[in-house]
Amino acid sequence: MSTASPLIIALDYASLDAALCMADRLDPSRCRLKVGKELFTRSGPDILEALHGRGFEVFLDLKFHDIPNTVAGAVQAAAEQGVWMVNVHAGGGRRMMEAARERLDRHGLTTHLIAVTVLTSMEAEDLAEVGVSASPAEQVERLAVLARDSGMHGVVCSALEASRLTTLCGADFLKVTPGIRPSFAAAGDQRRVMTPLDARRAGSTHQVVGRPVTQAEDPMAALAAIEAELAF
Ligand SMILES: O=C(O)c1cc(=O)[nH]c(=O)n1[C@@H]1O[C@H](COP(=O)(O)O)[C@@H](O)[C@H]1O
Repeated sequence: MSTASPLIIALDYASLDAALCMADRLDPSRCRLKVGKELFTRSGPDILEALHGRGFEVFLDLKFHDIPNTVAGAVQAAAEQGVWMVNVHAGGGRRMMEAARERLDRHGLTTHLIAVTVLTSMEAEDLAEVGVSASPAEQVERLAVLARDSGMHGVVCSALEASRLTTLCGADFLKVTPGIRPSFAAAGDQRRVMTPLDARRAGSTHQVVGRPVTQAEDPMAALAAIEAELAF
């Protein structure tokens, strides 16, 4: 089932059963789901099959980062399992991203391929520690332009950077933004955060929300509260 909703709920769970328990409380006409490293490492492709069987479109968030041939193969494997979106790290560079896109095109696979820029948990000091003297905003811009030029359909970035990226890379370039914190939620370990409404106004095309929904007593009520915030 395809949905017009910009919301992608992060299923960050340690078991297939726990993830499906949450999926069964959500509605595939009102959100997509994201499967990340912890869940996929534990459950393998079974989780994708189970979520597809329930009608959800899935973003497989494994943030591939390796030599070009290896990443191209991994992206092909993800796409052949029918995922709606898959990601790589833009820091893997132009040749890695081009190889991944070329592999999808060669096999007629239409999965959205996006690149992670600077993680939303990182601030300037974190970048400095790994030898990047640019500010998070400058580094995101640099990696987003590289991602666009390397054939990516979009990037993962903070909503704080979305408006600048719309100017630089165009409105059609996907801006998938984690670090979304509705008015009722705590920031937790996220650093570069925004509310759903501000994120949409800034040009975010898709919003990744995890704990504010999955740890809510009533996840559908939390989802509805976010939809209500977005409606203003
Ligand atoms: O690629 C991602 O999805 C991602 C990139 C990023 O920069 N920051 C980030 O938080 N994420 C993911 O987005 C989700 C955010 O979850 P919450 O912080 O619980 O809303 C997690 O699954 C993260 O792995």
